[in-house]
Amino acid sequence: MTQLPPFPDSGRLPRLKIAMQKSGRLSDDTLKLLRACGVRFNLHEARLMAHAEDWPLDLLRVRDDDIPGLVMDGAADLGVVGENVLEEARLEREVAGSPAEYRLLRPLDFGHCRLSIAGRAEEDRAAPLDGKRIATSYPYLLRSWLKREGIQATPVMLTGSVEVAPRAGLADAICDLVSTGGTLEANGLREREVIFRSQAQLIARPGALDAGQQATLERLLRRLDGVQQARESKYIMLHAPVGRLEEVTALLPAAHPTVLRLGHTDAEVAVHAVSTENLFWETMEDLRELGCSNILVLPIEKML
Ligand SMILES: Nc1ncnc2c1ncn2[C@@H]1O[C@H](COP(=O)(O)OP(=O)(O)OP(=O)(O)O)[C@@H](O)[C@H]1O
Ligand SMILES: O=P(O)(O)OC[C@H]1O[C@H](OP(=O)(O)OP(=O)(O)O)[C@H](O)[C@@H]1O
Ligand SMILES: [Mg+2]
Repeated sequence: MTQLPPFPDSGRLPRLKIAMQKSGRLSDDTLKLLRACGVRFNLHEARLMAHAEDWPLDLLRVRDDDIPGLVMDGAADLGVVGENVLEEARLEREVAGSPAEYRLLRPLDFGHCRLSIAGRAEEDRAAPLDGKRIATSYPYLLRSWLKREGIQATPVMLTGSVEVAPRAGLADAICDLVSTGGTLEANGLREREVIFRSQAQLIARPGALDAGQQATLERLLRRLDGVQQARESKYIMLHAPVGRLEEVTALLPAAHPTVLRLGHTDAEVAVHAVSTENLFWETMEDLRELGCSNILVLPIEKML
């Protein structure tokens, strides 16, 4: 793999501290994203702080529950955390009168999940929740939803394995994270209501960063945007009959395709285009109908 040029003056710039989950559902995606931005870390399992190789960046590897507080208190400059954990911490800190401000920088398009109320599969999904006990690891998010909906139910706090609560007789329903729904199903539960949708976010501490840190952040954000834009885009290549060119380009989900002459014939041209969306099978079939051949849809690694 080609080595990216080092960050200029990385040894002299003030360092940015990023808090990320040490080991869990967000860890691999966070590291993968940083790596895609050209930031590399030499990680050792037991070392909880790691320095980037060519960037003035340090990683703090912590439990995800601690990330909002570290950022809101300014102990970390940036954090990668699920919105569920972030909003729970914000509500808890607001009640406690602790600092609860942060800046949302970018949604990261991983860690997608929802916080849902679920009840026993055999129970009526529309049965009122009033007077029920609801087991959860998110008491503040749950309380705020109950209040909004005017429901009088009691949150029962559990830090994990929440889905076991109804069978264990600890609660009548649960409020926990769902993604595929497999855990609910395996525990005889059925989703009733989504109360919060979440994905991982890049956040920053409140207040201005020092000028050097700000320059590092801006460079990182530019690369992040490039990585995300590239992920959503495709490079399309095909050969098209010259006489159908207008119809062909009208079918392509791209604004300005490049048209190139082919060496072996004047009857066809090569059309190349960067598309911000995928090319559907149906469109590819329509292009074939117009006489196109060699239709390729390729992933793009980086864009700037
Ligand atoms: N099933 C899921 N599918 C997708 N994303 C999820 C799922 N469950 C959780 N997440 C997201 O990943 C985050 C981390 O989940 P994980 O289960 O690793 O947390 P944890 O067990 O609390 O870890 P830690 O040890 O860091 O406290 C959650 O807060 C949520 O944003
Ligand atoms: O809808 P599903 O795809 O089944 O995912 C939902 C499960 O995922 C999370 O737990 P996780 O597996 O991360 O374990 P944890 O209890 O250690 O957080 C969450 O707490 C649910 O239990
Ligand atoms: Mg946690």
